Amino acid sequence: MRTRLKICCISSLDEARLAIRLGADALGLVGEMPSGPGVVGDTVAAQIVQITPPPIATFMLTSQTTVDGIMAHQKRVGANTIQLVDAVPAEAYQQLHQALPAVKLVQVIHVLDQANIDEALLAVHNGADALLLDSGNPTLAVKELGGTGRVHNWLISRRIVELSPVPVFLAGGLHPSNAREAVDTVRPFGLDICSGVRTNGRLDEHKLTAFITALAG
Ligand SMILES: O=C(O)c1ccccc1NCC(=O)[C@H](O)[C@H](O)COP(=O)(O)O
Repeated sequence: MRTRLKICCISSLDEARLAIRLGADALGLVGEMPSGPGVVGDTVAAQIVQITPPPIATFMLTSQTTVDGIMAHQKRVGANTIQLVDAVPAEAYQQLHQALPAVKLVQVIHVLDQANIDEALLAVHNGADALLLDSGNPTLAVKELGGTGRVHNWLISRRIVELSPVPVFLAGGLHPSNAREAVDTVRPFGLDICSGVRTNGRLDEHKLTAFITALAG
C-alpha cells in the first residue's frame, strides 16, 4: 500500500499550491501554539482550505482542549479534519462527532515511553478516527506540541501501528534521508513532515521532491 503524505506547517497559498502539485495527500495548517515555528493565521488557513481540491485533506492543528474552543477554531478555518495536538477529555470525541459529523478527528500522541501505547489505544476507543505519532513533550512548562524536528523511539510507534485499528501517521524529525527507514521500521499509513522539507522556514521544492522520491524508492 502506498504510504500517504501529509505536508504540515503550510503557511501560504503558494506553499499549498506547491504541496498539491507535488502530490500531497493532506495539508497541515497549524493554529495558535504554545511553541513551535509552523503557525499560520486563521484567515490564511481558511483561504488555503478554500483552494484545496478533493481528495486532498485539510488538517487543522489545534491546541484547544475544550469542545467549545475546538469548535470555534474549526468554524474559523473550515478544515475537513481536526488534528488534536494535546490531550482532550474522553467525552470530547463523541461531542465533536455529533456537532461536526463530516469532520474527522486525528489524535496526536507524543511518543515518550511505553505508556503512550495505552494512551493511543484509549484515544481510538474514545473516538479518534486516526492517530499521529509525534515527538513533542506536553509535560514541559511551555508545552512542545509538535514541529520539534526530533525523531522519537520508532519501536514504540511500530507497536502502536501493530495494535491500532485506525490509520496511524508518523511524524517527528523526518527528512529525505530517513523517510525510507521510517516506513520500513514503523509501517505507518502515512508520514507527516514539517521542518525536514523546509529551508529558512520556507517549503523547499527540492527537499520535498527528494522526500517523495525517497518514499517511493
Ligand atoms: O510546527 C509547529 O510549530 C507546531 C507546533 C505545535 C504543534 C504542531 C506543529 N507542527 C505541525 C506538525 O504536526 C509537524 O508536522 C510535526 O510536529 C512534525 O514536525 P517536524 O519534526 O518538524 O517534521
